[in-house]
Amino acid sequence: MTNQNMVISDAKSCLTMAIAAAMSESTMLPQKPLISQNGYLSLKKILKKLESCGNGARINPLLDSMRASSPTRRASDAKDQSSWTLRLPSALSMFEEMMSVSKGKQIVVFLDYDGTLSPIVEDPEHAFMTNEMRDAVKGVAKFFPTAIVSGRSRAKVYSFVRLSELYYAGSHGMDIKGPTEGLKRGRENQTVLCQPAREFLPIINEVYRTLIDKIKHIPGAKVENNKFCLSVHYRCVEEKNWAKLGDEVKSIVKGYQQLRLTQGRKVIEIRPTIKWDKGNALEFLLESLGYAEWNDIFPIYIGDDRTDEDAFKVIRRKGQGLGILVSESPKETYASYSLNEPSEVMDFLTQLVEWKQSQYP
Ligand SMILES: O=P(O)(O)OC[C@H]1O[C@H](O[C@H]2O[C@H](CO)[C@@H](O)[C@H](O)[C@H]2O)[C@H](O)[C@@H](O)[C@@H]1O
Repeated sequence: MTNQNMVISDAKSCLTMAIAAAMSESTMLPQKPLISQNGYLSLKKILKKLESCGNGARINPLLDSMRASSPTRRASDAKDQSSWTLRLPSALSMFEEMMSVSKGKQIVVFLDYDGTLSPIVEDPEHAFMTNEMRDAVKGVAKFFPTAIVSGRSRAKVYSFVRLSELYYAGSHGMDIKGPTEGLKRGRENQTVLCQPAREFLPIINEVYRTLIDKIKHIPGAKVENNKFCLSVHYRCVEEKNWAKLGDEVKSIVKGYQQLRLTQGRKVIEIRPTIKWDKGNALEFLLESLGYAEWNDIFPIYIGDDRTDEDAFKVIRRKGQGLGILVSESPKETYASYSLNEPSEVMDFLTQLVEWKQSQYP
């Protein structure tokens, strides 16, 4: 379930839904019958008609995906909730069982930022983490190598977290830097470990400028420059304008073969086409730390978003470590455990430190 696969499956389900809608809703039905001479429906004709038969049945996978991108509800009833926690047990209630598997292995902690360490808020500039959360992360980093892996630019996520003892992987892992703690002033740049999308910088900046201009007429729309990728936010855009925003983004990106679109929580992300994601960042960091042998390590990755699935997938494939999804509502995921919200992430991190301390009283 890579992002690309997700887009493809979104497109497929959108197509199925659109065809069903067009065949059942008389108001959306095209005027001319679509039965060919041999009596079969021509798919090509259906698609052509659907594209022009009004918003309700238009095929627009990006819009469909935008609508699906941020479930806002909790599991609706107790039955939903219990089947969700059966599928993905709470990392808090299963703590002891989970950690017993890590015996003898080096734990390495990976933390997403938005929606994991800080709650989701309307203004991306105000997504602050609490001091209590900062203390919890600091506590974890005393015992285990710890990395923040974010879609934000590395500089921006650092300005929120402000802990120099951590590794930071910004721009969805395309900008990785080691700890700067204890380094002499001016030497910080020596710790840059990996920037596989450097050559895309001019294009990203060009698209950023174009986007700012093209979407300024859409109230609430915002572009964030994440250095090696861009985020187009629509959390504050009225739903009736989502299609317009999506179309603007698509039409700009269409002119750049080197760029692709992915999706997060009420955000469209524009990224270089290189195969590098949070999963690659996780593997890269483990190797840089000298842990190429997966049997000896136990990575714990906590994240809430679609882009975190790339890292969950690596952990699942390797059969080592834990993927923990932060979500209150059921989602398709490669993670094995769940936490409801950032406050539970903080509890988990605190528990991790207490558990470590209890190992060597
Ligand atoms: O990988 P992450 O650290 O989770 O970054 C993913 C995106 O996070 C931010 O956007 C999200 O959080 C905002 C603040 O709570 C919220 O307003 C927005 O709707 C969310 O999508 C960040 O601003 C983006 O640039 C990141 O791509």
